[in-house]
Amino acid sequence: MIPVIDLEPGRPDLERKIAEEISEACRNTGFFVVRGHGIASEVFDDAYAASLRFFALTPETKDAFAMRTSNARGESDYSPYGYSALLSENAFAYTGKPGMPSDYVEKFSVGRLILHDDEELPFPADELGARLRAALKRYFAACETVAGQIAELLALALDLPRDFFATRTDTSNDSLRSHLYPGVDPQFLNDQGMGQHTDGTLITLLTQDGPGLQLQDRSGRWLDIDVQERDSFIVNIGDLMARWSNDEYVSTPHRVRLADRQRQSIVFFKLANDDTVIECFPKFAADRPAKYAPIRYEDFSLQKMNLLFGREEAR
Ligand SMILES: O=C(O)CCC(=O)C(=O)O
Ligand SMILES: [Fe+2]
Repeated sequence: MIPVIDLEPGRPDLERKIAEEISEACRNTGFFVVRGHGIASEVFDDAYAASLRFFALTPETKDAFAMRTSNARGESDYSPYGYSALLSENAFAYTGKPGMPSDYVEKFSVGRLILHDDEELPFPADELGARLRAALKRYFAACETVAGQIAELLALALDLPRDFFATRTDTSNDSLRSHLYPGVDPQFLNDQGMGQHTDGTLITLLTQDGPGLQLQDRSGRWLDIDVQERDSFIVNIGDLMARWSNDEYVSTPHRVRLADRQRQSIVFFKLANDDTVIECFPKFAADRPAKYAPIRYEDFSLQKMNLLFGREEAR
């Protein structure tokens, strides 16, 4: 079981205790469940329902909104927008393992530009498209809020200024991806939905409408993450936080297994500003040497993104 943490809104007296619980989870499993986040259930309902309506369109219709990466910030801007078909991405490649099977998942992605209604983004120009855009905008904004709360609690636990992460992530190219894993006939079951990987994020916020997500514990065993409520956030630490914490916080490998029933999940990736320097937190550098040299976030992320989108050979 991964720890369940209630954010207990309106109880500032519990803040330090909650921060410690989160920090403890980051050291142990790298995964925890967040409840009491204050996000209305309609935000989840709308995003799941609108995504499902989009995924039910014909392949030709969906391909008209094929995923592209924004180039708002030039060549290194990899934030994906739009639709990715089954088998078009490969989570193994993201971690530098070529030659592995691709992911059996459909995705619809948006980034920070979703917050601006006048941006031209790949959505259908009809009522369905407008609903999807509005729903993902609200969901994105909600995730920014919750990620901000968690980051602030982590700053407390790490003896950093409260706004440490806020000031280093306020223009980050965060990404939201709505997933549909088809149900598959068990007779033909190739059960890989998404290959094993770690996330390149600060933190990741995931919700799911059914089981499928698994994490790998330190002994190498795969454990089901059995969270029933679609509006509980499953939060995990990514590689960025692991590096920042000198590997005191773990970026835990995870994957998705397919089942005979279709599954939806929505995943929010919280990143850092391009010019943020990732340098071991003083708290974790006191009694042992820093394992990693300081690095700008932009340089840190570029290599992973090149692998994911196949723009460069795995190194
Ligand atoms: O869809 C899921 O449940 C897992 C997604 C995931 O791990 C990812 O996109 O990084
Ligand atoms: Fe992941």
